[in-house]
Amino acid sequence: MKNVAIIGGTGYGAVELIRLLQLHEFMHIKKIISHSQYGEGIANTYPHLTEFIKEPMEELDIDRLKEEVDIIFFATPAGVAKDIIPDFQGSSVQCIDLSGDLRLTSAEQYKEWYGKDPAPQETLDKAVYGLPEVYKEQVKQAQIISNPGCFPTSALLGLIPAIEHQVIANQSIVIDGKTGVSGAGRKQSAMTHFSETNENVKPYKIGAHQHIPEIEKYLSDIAKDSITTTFTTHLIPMTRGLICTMYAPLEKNITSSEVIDLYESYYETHPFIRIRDEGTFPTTREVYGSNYCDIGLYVDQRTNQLVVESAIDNLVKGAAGQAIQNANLMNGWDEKHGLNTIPIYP
Ligand SMILES: NC(=O)C1=CN([C@@H]2O[C@H](COP(=O)(O)OP(=O)(O)OC[C@H]3O[C@@H](n4cnc5c(N)ncnc54)[C@H](OP(=O)(O)O)[C@@H]3O)[C@@H](O)[C@H]2O)C=CC1
Ligand SMILES: CC(=O)N[C@@H](CCC(=O)OP(=O)(O)O)C(=O)O
Repeated sequence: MKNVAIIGGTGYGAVELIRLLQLHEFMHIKKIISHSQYGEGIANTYPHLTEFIKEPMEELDIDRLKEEVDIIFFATPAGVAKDIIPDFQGSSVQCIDLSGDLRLTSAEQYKEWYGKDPAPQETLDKAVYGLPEVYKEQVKQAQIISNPGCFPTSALLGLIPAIEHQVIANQSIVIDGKTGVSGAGRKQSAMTHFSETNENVKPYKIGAHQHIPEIEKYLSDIAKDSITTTFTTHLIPMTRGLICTMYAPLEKNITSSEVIDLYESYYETHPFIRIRDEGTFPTTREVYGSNYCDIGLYVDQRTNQLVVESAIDNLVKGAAGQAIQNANLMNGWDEKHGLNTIPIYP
């Protein structure tokens, strides 16, 4: 049994980690760290957790964490983990960062897109990008994991097989993303205020989204070529769920059925990717509460474009579920451990 700490205790990512870790046989939640409410029980903030977590949340104490836990999940805003993880570098404690702090290996790029000072370069170099369907062997060996962003998870899983097999061109790729409001976390803001979100679809961060360099970096690594994309995001009046509709010019003469076969074979050994049959496309409801990424594919012969639909639950495959999948692999457990659940439907 491994002892786990969660930092960022009262946020949505942490609460989703708690929900999923309850089902895990090999991980025990030893500590929940809260910078705003240490000393209090988490049920004061989340009464639905009454009976599950009885111990009070604690203040961050790096020395005690080193002594008492084996795995730390950082469910903190960008700018927090980058200053703490270097203290654990080289120790036996495994660190999994749900924020964007370690996803860009270029310190300059982090500064540009996140507007903060970056982590030390040696920490950026050591962190493994935790997208297990692509980097499984590296994840198994990692001490520090940089958990992918929610949009990059959906976009990369939807595009990488086509890029790797040169089915699509490396340029003029369009990624049209839509997300529920829990993607913005628990803090209140005008952006996610009920009366501004309800019965509304709101484009945001156009041309300025912090996931642009992340998506382009990992697509470019796969293509061994510099890829740029047009990425747009929209806030949708729902709590959970994220879907990217992607359009890319075809490089090959190929049918929908052949692309589906290619994706099925690419993800054959990856239990959380489900490829839809020809003519059917995923919806966010069909992955709700689960670690699945469901992908639908269509070759538009008229316009010579590949259309990809890639749906995830932003809090599960987009955050806490993927973090647990990474922890499973880092510890030699079955990657499905604690995550083997049917989506909640309806
Ligand atoms: N929500 C989502 O769908 C996704 C989120 N992420 C990323 O995961 C991380 C957590 O997200 P989420 O839980 O939604 O965000 P929330 O805003 O809901 O929670 C973050 C928590 O971090 C703690 N925190 C806030 N400021 C600081 C600070 N300055 N220092 C230390 N702790 C702080 C707070 O908890 P406390 O006061 O208890 O310490 C806060 O509740 C973020 O980096 C986010 O970008 C990634 C993918 C998807
Ligand atoms: C609705 C909403 O605001 N969603 C967030 C999702 C952020 C996320 O996934 O986390 P990182 O910042 O850690 O990448 C956004 O689009 O910025």
